[in-house]
Amino acid sequence: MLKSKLFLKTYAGIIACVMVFAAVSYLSSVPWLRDLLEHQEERTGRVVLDNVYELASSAQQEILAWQESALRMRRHDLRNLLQLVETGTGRLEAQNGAQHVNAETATAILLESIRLAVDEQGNSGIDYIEEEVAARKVILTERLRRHLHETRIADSGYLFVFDGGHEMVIHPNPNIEGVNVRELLNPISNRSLSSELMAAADTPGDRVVYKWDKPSDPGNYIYDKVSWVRYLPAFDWYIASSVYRDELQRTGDQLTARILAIHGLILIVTLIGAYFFLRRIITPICRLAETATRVGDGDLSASTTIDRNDEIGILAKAFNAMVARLRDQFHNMEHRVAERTTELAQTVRNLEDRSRENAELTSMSERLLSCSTEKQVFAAVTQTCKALFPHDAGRAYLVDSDDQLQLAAQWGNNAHLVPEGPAPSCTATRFGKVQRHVPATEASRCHQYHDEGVASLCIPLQTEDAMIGIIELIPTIERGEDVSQVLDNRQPLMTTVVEHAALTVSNLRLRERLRQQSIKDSLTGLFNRRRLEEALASEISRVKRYGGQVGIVMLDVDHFKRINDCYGHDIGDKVLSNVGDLLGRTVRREDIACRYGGEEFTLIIPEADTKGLRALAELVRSRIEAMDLPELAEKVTVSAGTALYPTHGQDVHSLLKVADIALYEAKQTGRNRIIDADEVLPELSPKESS
Ligand SMILES: Nc1nc2c(ncn2[C@@H]2O[C@H](COP(=O)(O)OP(=O)(O)OP(=O)(O)O)[C@@H](O)[C@H]2O)c(=O)[nH]1
Repeated sequence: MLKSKLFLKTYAGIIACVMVFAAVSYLSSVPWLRDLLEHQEERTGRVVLDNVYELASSAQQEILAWQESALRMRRHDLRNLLQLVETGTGRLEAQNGAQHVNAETATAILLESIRLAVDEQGNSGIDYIEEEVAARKVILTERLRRHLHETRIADSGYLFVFDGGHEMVIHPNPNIEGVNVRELLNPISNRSLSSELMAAADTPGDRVVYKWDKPSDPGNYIYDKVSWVRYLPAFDWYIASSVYRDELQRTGDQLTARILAIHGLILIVTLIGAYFFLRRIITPICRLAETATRVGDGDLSASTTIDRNDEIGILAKAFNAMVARLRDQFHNMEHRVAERTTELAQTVRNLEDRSRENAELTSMSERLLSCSTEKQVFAAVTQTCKALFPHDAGRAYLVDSDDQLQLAAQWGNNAHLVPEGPAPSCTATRFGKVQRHVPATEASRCHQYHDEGVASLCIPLQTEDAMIGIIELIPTIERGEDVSQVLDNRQPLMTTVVEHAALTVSNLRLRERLRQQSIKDSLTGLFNRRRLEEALASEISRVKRYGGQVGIVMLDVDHFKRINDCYGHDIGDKVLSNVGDLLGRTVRREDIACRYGGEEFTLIIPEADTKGLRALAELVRSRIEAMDLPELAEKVTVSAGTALYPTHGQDVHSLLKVADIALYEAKQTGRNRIIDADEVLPELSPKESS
């Protein structure tokens, strides 16, 4: 709590506000109140003085009134006395007239009358009045003294009376009464204090301020005293008050102390109250902040334990609800991320599978490119299928020349398959469409599978113009696996494999066809001159390596131009075709019969000797001559020249040239005959060993 910046700032703010308020209220009220109370005390002191003055004044009035009354009575007595004197005088005149009293006697009688009158007046004389006035003044003085002794201004302030002669009449200190205080000086002005008091009496600012000592600090004239003075003229009295100024200010001081105490108390109460108030406000805010920090650090299990029925409680509940929602969202997000991760992993696995499959397909494509036979193609297919579907089995069938499916390759465990392969009624066979067999499904029941649990995928090897075979995949179905799903998974990849295989087989077949076309003569079905030269070169190489001989027979149809001319080109072609056919049938398997060009033919006879070569040439010639062509009215004959490698030539062209020379010789010497190279070029023939 005390570590909370919010608390410290707020608390410091409250303390500052309270202190400022206290200072402002103190400064704005206390000096004013002190002045007010001092004036009030002064006024009270002044009222006391006025009351004493009024008292003395009324007593003075009473004495004066009594004196007036006494004097009035005295005047009345004097008038009575005058009347008495007049009466006495009259009586005296009468006696005088009657008794003839002399003047001295008359005067004595008159004085005696007056004495008697005065004696009758007794105590009502002037002396009595003055004495009575003096007595009354003494009584007044005494009564005033008692009163003044009982009267206090503030704590120790008092009143005193001195007369115009500076003599102290009444003073709380009896020792000073009767003392002339003229010489008592004001320490400030250094003038007679009594004179200053007299001067100030009953003036507008009728007070005198001076320094005086204190009973507790005698002789030290540093304490302010204030005196007010009023003059009582009848008695020539100066009634004055004297009070220490600090006593006048004491009430203000006490009030100041009390205000300070109240302010202090308010401050303490405020501090304590503010502490508990802020604690109540800031403690939950601190908890909220701590919880928010934990949430910010990722701890979504954090929650405030604030249970209050106010705005902070509402805030805490809203915060908890917000965190709970965030937690739910986070968990949902984590769940979704986990799902996405799983999907991603699956995708990666799929991609890896696809990549592996692509690599296998690429590898298969490379292998297929290097295939020169269909057997190699199906070996590559088998290898690829084993790699792609290691747990599956399969077979490959090729359509033979009789349109029958013949097993070309197989892999995996095919024990459950019937040996004869797909039936002609199979959709894959009949329509060249993918055939799926899902066990226990009536629509796809395949006759091959006696086991109802075997699933299969038959994909036709389809070229542009024909169905050349079928590849059949028998997947291993795990327990609980959906067969259709498994077939769906296998079908695209397997289709690609089959398409590659079909394309390769198709290419091989096309290549073979093109090769055949490039080396064969279309009219006779024999090899053409190009193939002749290749084959002869090959045979010469073989003889060079392994020894032996190669014989060639060069044949030319005699007078073929005449046949063309007489029977037409078609008949000429037929003659050529028949000659070619005969040559093909006459030579051995290892011999090569070629159409050299036009009506010329050449036979390559490996491992031939002069004799055998001549015999073969003769056999051919005789069979051609024996040919029966109904369109012709004449026999077809051929002339031939033979030559032997290495006897008559060291290479293809020299050998052919020698044979051609022999042929030419046969033509020149009558046609329908055989001429050996030895006959035309005896210098080339081997010398007979003698
Ligand atoms: N029908 C047909 N005629 C061909 C073919 N190739 C070449 N010829 C013809 O064969 C004839 C060959 O004639 P020549 O070279 O004079 O030889 P020849 O008439 O047989 O005479 P000799 O060889 O001396 O017996 C030419 O008229 C060619 O037009 C072909 O493929 N079909």
